[in-house]
Formats: sequence, structure tokens, C-alpha cells
Amino acid sequence: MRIFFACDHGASELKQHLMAYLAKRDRVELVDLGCDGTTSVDYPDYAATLCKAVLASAGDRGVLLCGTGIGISIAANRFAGIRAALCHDAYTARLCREHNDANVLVLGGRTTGPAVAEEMLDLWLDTPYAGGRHQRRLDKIESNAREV
Ligand SMILES: O=C[C@H](O)[C@H](O)[C@H](O)COP(=O)(O)O
Repeated sequence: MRIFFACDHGASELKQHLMAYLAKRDRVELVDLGCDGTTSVDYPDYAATLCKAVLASAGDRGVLLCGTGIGISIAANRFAGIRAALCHDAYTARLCREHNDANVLVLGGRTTGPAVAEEMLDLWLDTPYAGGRHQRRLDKIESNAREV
């Protein structure tokens, strides 16, 4: 599986930390789509680049980060087929996989510390989607998006 990473200037340090943390994991290819450093950029640009990359190949996933995670998750969820989940703790990171089949994990560089972020990343990678009643709901989300 490929995991794409992208962020704005509010979270490049946390992005680098998490990519280094994941480097020891087998069977994942990490791809850094920027940005680097603290020069001000616009998070919708990075959300768009990452979402297009995730949608291009089945099974790939993405991690998006901005200062709070809010703006970049709003931007990502405008793309049909993207289920971006802004998470703050282990419970939401596990449930966004189990119930929502989240293919993009969103974190806030100014709100979340590295240890909690590592725990959430592991849970998001290792928790399977439960399917069943949840699939009916995901189908409705996609069908709503097609209506507008
Ligand atoms: O939701 C948006 C993100 O938190 C951005 O990282 C944030 O708005 C950037 O703010 P600033 O331009 O003041 O660094």
C-alpha cells in the first residue's frame, strides 16, 4: 500500500515526524507531497494533490495535516470517493476505519502531539473496515454527492 502525506505550514514538523516513525513499517511505501518548512501555503492545494493521488489507485491511502486539521479535512471531503477523518484520539482513529472506512486520516499539527499522533496512525493503518450496516451509509454518502 502507498501512503501519501501532505500538509500545510502548520504541520510540516508533525508530518516529518510521522513519516520517520512509519519508515520502519513493512509493506508500506511512503510518498511525501509537501509542504516542507514554515513558509505560508494554502492547504486546499495540498488536499487536492493528495486526494487525486489517493483516488488514482485502489487501496492507497493518505494522511493530511494542517494547523487544526479542520480546513484540510473540509477541502479533502469535497472529492467524491475521499473519506477524510479528522481524529484527535485513539477511539476516533479506530472508529474512522471500522465504521467509516476512512481512506484519509487528518491530524492537526497545532493540536496533536507526536505520541498521540503515532498511536492514531497505527490504529488507522491496522483497523479493518467492518462493512455490514456501515456500507449502506457509505453508499448513501456517495449517492448524495452525485446528486449535487
Ligand atoms: O484549518 C486551517 C488550518 O488550521 C491552517 O493550518 C490555518 O488556518 C493556517 O493559519 P495561518 O495562516 O495563520 O498559519
